Amino acid sequence: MKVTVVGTGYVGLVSGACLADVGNDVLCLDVDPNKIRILEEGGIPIHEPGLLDVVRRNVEAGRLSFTTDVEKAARFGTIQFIAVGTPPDEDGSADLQYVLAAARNIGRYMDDYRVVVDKSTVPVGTGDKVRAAITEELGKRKAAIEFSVVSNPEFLKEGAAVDDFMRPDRIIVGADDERAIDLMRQLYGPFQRNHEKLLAMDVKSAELTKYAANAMLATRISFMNELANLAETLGADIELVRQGIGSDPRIGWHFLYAGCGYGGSCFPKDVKALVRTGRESGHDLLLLNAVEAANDAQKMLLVRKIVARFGEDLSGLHFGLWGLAFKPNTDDMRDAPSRVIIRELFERGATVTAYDPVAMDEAKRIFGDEPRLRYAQRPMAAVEGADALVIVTEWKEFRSPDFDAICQTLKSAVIFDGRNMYDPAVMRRIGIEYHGIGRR
Ligand SMILES: NC(=O)c1ccc[n+]([C@@H]2O[C@H](COP(=O)([O-])OP(=O)(O)OC[C@H]3O[C@@H](n4cnc5c(N)ncnc54)[C@H](O)[C@@H]3O)[C@@H](O)[C@H]2O)c1
Ligand SMILES: O=c1ccn([C@@H]2O[C@H](COP(=O)(O)OP(=O)(O)O[C@H]3O[C@H](CO)[C@@H](O)[C@H](O)[C@H]3O)[C@@H](O)[C@H]2O)c(=O)[nH]1
Repeated sequence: MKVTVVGTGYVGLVSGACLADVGNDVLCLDVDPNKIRILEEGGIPIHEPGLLDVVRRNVEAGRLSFTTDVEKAARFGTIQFIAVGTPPDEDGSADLQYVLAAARNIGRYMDDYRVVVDKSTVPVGTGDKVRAAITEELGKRKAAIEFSVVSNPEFLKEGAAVDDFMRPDRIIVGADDERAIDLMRQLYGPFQRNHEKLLAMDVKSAELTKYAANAMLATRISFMNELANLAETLGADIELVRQGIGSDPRIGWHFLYAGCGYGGSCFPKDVKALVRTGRESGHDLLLLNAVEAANDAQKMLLVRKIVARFGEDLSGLHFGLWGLAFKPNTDDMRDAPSRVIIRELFERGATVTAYDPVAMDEAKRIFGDEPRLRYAQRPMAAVEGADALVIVTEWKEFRSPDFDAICQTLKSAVIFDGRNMYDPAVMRRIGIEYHGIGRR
């Protein structure tokens, strides 16, 4: 099948490459000429494990190509995926300008039947807006061309995106006509060989399903974070509590890890957008308001622990920081807890040396030539001369460091661990003052 993907970010590039990998002809469009240049030169503009191989394989096979030409893109695919960003507006609602610009471009240049598939995360009712934008553009050029609008939200996780796309738990397709659903079934056939994973529903329910999933997962995390803070005060251990409740199949094991708050390009923005949608429809979503407030507070927790240990004024103190990305296996720092922690440490007079295996370039882009932030090329180099070590992202390479070397290198052997990577009893034995999240 011929497929156009509009937007070559995390979602667009992964979707385009994976769809090409099962034999489709895919053209990826982006308005950012720099991204297209990198792709045309054989690279990829993001860090995503396994993606470069899939992209190269399919470019070489002639099934995957890239363009900045909107007309060519609109005329290429029968199926047109919209996978552009939907960042939060000032009021927290999803900013639809990129989605609607993409829809207008399709309407302006399409020359035959098109299935316009919204893969971006968009508020309920966006399908109607996309339809109206395309209809308006077709009207301007007095063209009577049929098209369908489909909602097909994406559930991939950064760091595991290729695998998530190739082996989805479910494929949500919201559509109001059979022709579009049939084409989507054909397109997704290769991704559901063992059993039917495609759930067809109406457009609005599909749009809401995406927000419901992310809001539920964010709720679990904030719930565990609040319980962790309580456990710490009561002298209980949240890790044992997690094991105790996760073994109940009605609760399950996933997304029960307490930490220094959830970040990333999705949970913070999608919870906000759903709260906003609720408000606009006369429903104050009390629970989700609290989920967001609890997460904002949790991002400050490590700073509060540092202040409790070293005092409010941190001038003259220097911290080693491991992990800048919002989670391991990505270079993405959107809404990452590290950003809050670093700025709060600066605010109180401290300086920081950070190490992250892949996100340091992104940090340099965000913090510019900030003199209070230095970068280390190895984890141990970040610890040198530091008053304490702060761990923000649970990269695998931090799991088993040389604790003796850490003790000898730090000015005082203190670790603030925002991801509960180590056993407090082992830390005590080694002589490290260990501050985890909700640990005994
Ligand atoms: N990142 C994730 O893990 C993830 C997972 C599921 C869903 N989503 C949702 O998918 C959408 C895209 O997210 P992302 O992380 O891939 O975003 P991103 O910012 O990485 O990429 C978006 C791309 O769209 C391009 N773009 C913007 N306007 C365009 C236009 N009119 N025509 C062509 N290209 C255009 C941008 O230049 C950019 O390269 C968002 O709605 C997001 O909420 C993201
Ligand atoms: O038990 C947990 C699990 C996750 N997190 C944090 O939650 C955030 C989000 O993690 P994760 O969900 O793994 O990453 P994302 O790539 O943001 O993926 C989420 O957001 C995507 C965009 O909408 C969805 O497609 C995915 O299904 C959804 O998991 C990160 O900061 C994690 O550190 C925790 O604190 N505790």
